Amino acid sequence: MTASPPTPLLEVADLHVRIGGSHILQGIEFGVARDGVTALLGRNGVGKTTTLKAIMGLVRATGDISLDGTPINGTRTFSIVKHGVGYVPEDREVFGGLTVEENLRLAELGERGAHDDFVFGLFPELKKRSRQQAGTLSGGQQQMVALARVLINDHRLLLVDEPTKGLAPKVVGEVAEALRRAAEVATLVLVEQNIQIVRAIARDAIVLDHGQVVHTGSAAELLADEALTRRLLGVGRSEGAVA
Ligand SMILES: Nc1ncnc2c1ncn2[C@@H]1O[C@H](COP(=O)(O)OP(=O)(O)OP(=O)(O)O)[C@@H](O)[C@H]1O
Repeated sequence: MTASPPTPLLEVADLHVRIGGSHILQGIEFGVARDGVTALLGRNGVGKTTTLKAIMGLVRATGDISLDGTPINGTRTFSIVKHGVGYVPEDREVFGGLTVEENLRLAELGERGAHDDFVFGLFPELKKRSRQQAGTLSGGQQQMVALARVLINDHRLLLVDEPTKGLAPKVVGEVAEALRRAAEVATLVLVEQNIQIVRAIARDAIVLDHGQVVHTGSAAELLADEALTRRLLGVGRSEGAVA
């Protein structure tokens, strides 16, 4: 007897989002396998951020979203977080007036300090700066706080939106390494314009265009196909960022 394929951790079907008069997501459908990194790709404005927000219950959506077989669409955001979904938004949204430590403690859902070793092991810089106001950190350090705030919990699924956008090359490498290690303890859905990072850490790729899924499959196979990569993402495989 052959074993049936494992149920995806996250399943999205017939997902629609309308904002004002715009039909932004037009029947999105995909599954995310457990563990590792699934990259959510596409040119600017195709609906990647809206897809993550719909999963988090931050925009009104119709369709089916299930986590480990449990429907979550229509559920409030805090319940989705309690179901084990962590979200790192594109603009980071750290509390600038609070210290690094306070940002982490506010986000912590379980036992205080239980994940400190893991988080500070990933980001030793944050340990050194735990008493510094987060608003005075560099962009890269604020991105580390934003990632640390989800990694301080036992999330099953992490949705991370453009974590390396606007960061200096050295910090991009550090963030990429943190994402790779985070993917050892949780499943990651990563929106990322930097193709080199996708190539380095993503197993699967989902590509959107005009609010629809236009490609799913192995990230390595997609990026090895110069013509397909250029057609779907607008960049060559050796170039850096999606157009
Ligand atoms: N609140 C909103 N009101 C009106 N239009 C919106 C709103 N949010 C998103 N959109 C539009 O929906 C489309 C998809 O936006 P979204 O941010 O999801 O794209 P994206 O793929 O994440 O783009 P980017 O790579 O530029 O971040 C865009 O045309 C955007 O202008």
